[in-house]
Amino acid sequence: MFSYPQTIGSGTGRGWAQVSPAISYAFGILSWRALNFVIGLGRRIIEWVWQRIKALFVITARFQKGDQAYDWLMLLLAEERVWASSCDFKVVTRSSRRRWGIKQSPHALYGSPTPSSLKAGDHGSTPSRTEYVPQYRSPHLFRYKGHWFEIDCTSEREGHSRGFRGRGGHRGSQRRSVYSFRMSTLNDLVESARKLYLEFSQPHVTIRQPIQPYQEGNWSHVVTKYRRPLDSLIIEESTKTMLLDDVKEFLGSESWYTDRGIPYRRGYLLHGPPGTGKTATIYTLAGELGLEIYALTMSEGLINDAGLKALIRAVPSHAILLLEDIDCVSHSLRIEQDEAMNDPQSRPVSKSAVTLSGLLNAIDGVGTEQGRLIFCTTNHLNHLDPALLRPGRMDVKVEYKAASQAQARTLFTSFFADHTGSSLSLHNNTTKPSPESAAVAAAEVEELAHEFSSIIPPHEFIIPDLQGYLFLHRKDPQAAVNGVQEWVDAKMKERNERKQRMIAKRKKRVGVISEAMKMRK
Ligand SMILES: Nc1ncnc2c1ncn2[C@@H]1O[C@H](COP(=O)(O)OP(=O)(O)OP(=O)(O)O)[C@@H](O)[C@H]1O
Repeated sequence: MFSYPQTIGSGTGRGWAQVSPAISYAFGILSWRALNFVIGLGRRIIEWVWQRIKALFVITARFQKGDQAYDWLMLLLAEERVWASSCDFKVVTRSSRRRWGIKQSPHALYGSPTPSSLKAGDHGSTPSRTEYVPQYRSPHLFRYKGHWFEIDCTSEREGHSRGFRGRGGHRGSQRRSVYSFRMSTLNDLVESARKLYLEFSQPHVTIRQPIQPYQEGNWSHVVTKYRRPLDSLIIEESTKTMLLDDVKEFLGSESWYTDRGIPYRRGYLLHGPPGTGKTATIYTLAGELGLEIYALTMSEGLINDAGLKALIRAVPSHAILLLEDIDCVSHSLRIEQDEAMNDPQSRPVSKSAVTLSGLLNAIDGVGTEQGRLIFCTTNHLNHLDPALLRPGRMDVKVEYKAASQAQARTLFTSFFADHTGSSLSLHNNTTKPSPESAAVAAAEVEELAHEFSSIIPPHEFIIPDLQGYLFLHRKDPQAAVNGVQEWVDAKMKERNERKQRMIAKRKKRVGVISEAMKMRK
């Protein structure tokens, strides 16, 4: 009797049913792995081909943060609104002149004052500006003058991984890949960026300061100030003209120096009491001549010889290297000597980590002979080592003093120049003064300026002191003249009292030290 192998069949069917999920699972894994392998291989092949294409056809230009070209490029990219579609921002309350092209609501740009800001003394007249600064974490493709470019950012410290890592003083080097067969495209981009930067920074003076680690010669901390008109600098006209002409002549005589084998650099030493306009002179000259300032303050004591050398080497030609408080360098040696001799009268002063030989080597070193203008300032000329003052290092020396009567007069006139039509003969008159009445008022200001300056004792007050006083009477020049004698007397009395207190303090200190020395003997 034929019986259909139901049981067998059903048994076999059950077996297959048990085995097939495992097989299909294994098959699934295998095919998934195979697919992954194929995708990975495909990706690698594409990458390999892309690298070959890049190596053959793409020109890569690197821009280093801290270098001028980096700033040119950044400005051009901001102007081209390359980051307009960025989704990653740093929100800052400082204001910069860069136009990132980010759409913001008007409220975001000038935030309305908050109750806490009002409490803190901000009465809402100058609300703080918030700015959305795009972060450059991902590569950007952009088109400029018909050519495609890619901008990518990498950190040199962190190897060659992607992403911008400019935190904590890390160097951020920008790599830009140019999709073009021609070098001329790259040149064109850099030249356009340079021109744009020059045009953009014309009304400003750029001051660069170094960031740590100084050994890397990184000047990426940038401060900009509006150019100061030459007239606003109140020093002797002859000094102003001499400095300006000297710098101009130097900048135009490179071949003269190279033909004679003389290092193409020029040193200027501006010395005098604090607040007499030394730094203001350098900023004014830089603005007038369109030069950037690379500023180092020697009294901060953070920079050592190696750092100074690297920083000075990184300053480009036709720029001003400003070394402020240069006496601190020589002074560190003096103090060490004083301490060694156990001199009780040596006063504590700011000490620089830079040694005199380190400074001299840095000034004379490689790179400084390429059109470098070195401006040094000091409050203590007598603390400077003669080696530093030698011609070739310091070629021009200018002494600054507290204001002369002529300076006080110029200050008064320029201070009230805008008020000639309103504060004197046309006081309380809201209509525009006629040229005749303005001329009369100007003559009156001149007369008052003469009277004012005759009361100011020569070389006793610095310009900021006088500015502070005039500011109190900024709407009334006559009142400024009326009160000046009383102000001078009060200030002189205060100064004398302070001097007496200091003398007494020093005497006491010397007494204590000599007593201690006697006891030791
Ligand atoms: N002769 C001047 N003409 C115009 N402004 C001046 C003059 N002297 C000082 N000032 C003003 O006083 C302030 C301090 O001046 P500045 O910093 O140039 O002094 P300094 O001599 O460099 O002082 P320090 O030795 O402390 O560095 C500045 O705001 C500057 O504008």
